[in-house]
Amino acid sequence: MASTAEEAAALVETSKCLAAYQAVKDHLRPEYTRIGIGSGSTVVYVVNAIAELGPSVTSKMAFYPTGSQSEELIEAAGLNLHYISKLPAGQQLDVAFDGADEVDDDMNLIKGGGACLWQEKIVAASAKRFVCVADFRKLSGRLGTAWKKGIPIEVLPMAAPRVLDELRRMGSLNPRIRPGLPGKAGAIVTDNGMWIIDAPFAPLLLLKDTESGTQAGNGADGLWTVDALADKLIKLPGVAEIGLFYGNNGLEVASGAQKPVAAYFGMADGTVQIKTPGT
Ligand SMILES: O=C[C@H](O)[C@H](O)[C@H](O)COP(=O)(O)O
Repeated sequence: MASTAEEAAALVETSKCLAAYQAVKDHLRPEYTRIGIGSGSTVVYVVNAIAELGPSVTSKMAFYPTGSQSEELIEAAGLNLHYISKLPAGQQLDVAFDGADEVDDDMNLIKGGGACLWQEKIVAASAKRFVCVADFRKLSGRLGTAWKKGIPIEVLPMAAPRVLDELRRMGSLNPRIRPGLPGKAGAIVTDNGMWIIDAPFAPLLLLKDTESGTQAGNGADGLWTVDALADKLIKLPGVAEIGLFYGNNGLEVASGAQKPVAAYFGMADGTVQIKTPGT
């Protein structure tokens, strides 16, 4: 048990590192040529693990970023930078690695804690296999249990007040525009020139929670399933993309999947817990 804040922070970093190295070992095959690289602090270890494989493995690979941070990571590691906008029609990435803010029992994700979610979703959905890397704090039964800051929603700035009104009507508890980092006046601006609204909701139900019929999960009683909430949020005028990754898992040839085929969690005891659909 960590006794100081520094030790606790070090434990989290070690856990991220463990998850990333294991995920790369299990999911980056030498014959792959197109690799998606997500955003956030855990992905830094993914890039380190890939770079350590050396040019004999990586020089034949193209790496696709999800924003300015991962673009810099790829370049700094000496890896080949390519852009998803140039991916030939009908082609997919072999694999994409990315972090998450929270992962539930059904492998739905909250993402966007670092203001990256739109390009992340496009890259994940462009990959044959999307693999999530995280530390033990992200493992949760229901979204909104561990990650209390709210669901990140990327919005057109001029639509933000209207979207906030809609979110309140839907039962969000104090949704707000995310402020910029210290020293930046006004709202945070994403890589896509949008704002982020953080919308807290009561912990989100899984589809299986509604099977008993006791809870509708359609927001009527303030409770939403991930799928019902996500379907509604994405349709709000002014919403560019939402930080809920949901729907089908991407199993091998499926395309357009937002949920990972595997989620790797570095645990506090030094092990790595691997979650796959149905486990
Ligand atoms: O906006 C940021 C991304 O969605 C990240 O992947 C997510 O916030 C997890 O980041 P981290 O690995 O730093 O916890």
